[in-house]
Amino acid sequence: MEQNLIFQSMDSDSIMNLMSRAVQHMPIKKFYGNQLMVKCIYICAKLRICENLGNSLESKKSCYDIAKEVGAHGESLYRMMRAMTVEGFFSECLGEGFEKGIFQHTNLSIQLLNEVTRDEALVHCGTAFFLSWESLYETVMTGKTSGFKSLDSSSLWDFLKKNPEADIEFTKGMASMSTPYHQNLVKMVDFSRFEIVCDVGGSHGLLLNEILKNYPTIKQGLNFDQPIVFENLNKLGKRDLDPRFSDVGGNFFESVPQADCYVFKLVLHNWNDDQCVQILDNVSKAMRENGKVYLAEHIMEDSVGDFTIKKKYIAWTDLHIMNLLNGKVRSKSEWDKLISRTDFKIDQIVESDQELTQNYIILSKKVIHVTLLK
Ligand SMILES: C[S@@+](CC[C@H](N)C(=O)[O-])C[C@H]1O[C@@H](n2cnc3c(N)ncnc32)[C@H](O)[C@@H]1O
Repeated sequence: MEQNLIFQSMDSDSIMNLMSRAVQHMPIKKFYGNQLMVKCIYICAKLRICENLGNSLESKKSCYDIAKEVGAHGESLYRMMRAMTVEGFFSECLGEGFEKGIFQHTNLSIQLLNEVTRDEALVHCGTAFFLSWESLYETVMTGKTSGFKSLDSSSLWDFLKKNPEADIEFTKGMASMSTPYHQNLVKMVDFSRFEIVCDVGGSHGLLLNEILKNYPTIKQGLNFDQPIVFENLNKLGKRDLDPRFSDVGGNFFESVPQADCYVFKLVLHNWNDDQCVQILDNVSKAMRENGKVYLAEHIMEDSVGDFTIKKKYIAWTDLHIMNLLNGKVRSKSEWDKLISRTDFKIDQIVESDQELTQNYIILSKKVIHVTLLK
C-alpha cells in the first residue's frame, strides 16, 4: 500500500530506475529464470535447432525456416529464441537489412553442436530430471525420496523402462558424461591380475571396454545391467566392442555373475545403505577367491574453503540423488559405516588428482578367523 503511494508520486523513468536498482540489489532474482532456460535448452537439443542454424559462429538463419525444417511453429520458436538471446544464447540480427527472425550463434549456442554436450543436455534438461524437482518439497518435508512421484512411476528405473526414448537418452547421456574420465579410471589402479571383470550397472559398457583394451591379460569382461538397457541400446546399432566383452542382463538385487573383479561406477550412490548392503551381499556370494570390488564414486567432503567446481558438482549431485534415487554422495566415514555392515573391508581409497574423476574405494573380503575348540 505504502509502496503504491510512492510509485504514484514518481514519473515512469524514476520507477524504471528504482526497479532496475532493485534487481541489481537482489541477486537472488538471477536464479528465477533457470528453469525456463533448462526447458528451452532441452527443446534446442531435442530438435537440433543449433545444428540447423549452422555450424559456425558466423552462420545466420531465419528461425521461421528452422521451424519449417524441424516441424515447429514459427512464431512460437521465434519467441523462444528471442527470449534465449537475453541470456546470451543466440543473438538476433536486428537493424537495417535484416528481416524479423534472423538469428546467429553465440559462444553458448554453438556448444550444442557437440554431440557429447547435446547428449548431456538431453539428460540434465530432459523430462525425468526436470519433472522430479516438482517433488523436492515433499522429499524435504518427509525425508523420503519423492522425485519419482512426479514421473508417475515407482522409481527412475521404472520410468525409464516405460519410456524407451528417455532410457536411450539416459544411457547416451551417461556415456557422454562418463567417457572423459575413463582414461584416468583405467590407469588409477591395476586390473592386470584379474581374469573376469564385471562392471555392475555398466550401462553403455564403455568403461569396461576401455579396461579390456588396456589390460590384454583379462580373459572376460561382463557388462551387467538391466536387460531393458541392452534392448534399447542395441536399437542404436552395432557397438564397437572388444571380443572379450559381453552384456549380461539381470538384477543386482537378485544376483550378479561370477567374477574376480567387480567395478561399480556411480551405482551405489543411487541406493540407500540397506539396498547397498543387499547388492554387496550378492557380490560376496558370487565373487571368486581373492576377488576385489572397485567402487568408483565421488566422496563428500566438508564444505570449508572455496566452492570449487567439484564441490558444487558434488553438492548438486547429492541433492538430485536424494530427491530422485534414494541414495547419497557418501563421506569417508559414511562409507566406513556402510562397508562395516557387509562381508567386505575397505583396503584402500585411491583418490583421483583430476577434478571431476571419481575416486576408487577398493574392497576385499574380510578374513574370518575360526577358532577350533577341542
Ligand atoms: C547412474 S547409472 C551408471 C552407469 C555407468 N556405470 C556409468 O557410470 O556411466 C546406474 C546404472 O545402474 C543400472 N541399474 C539400476 N538398477 C539395476 C538393477 N536392479 N540391476 C542391475 N543394474 C541396475 C541402471 O540401469 C544404470 O545403467
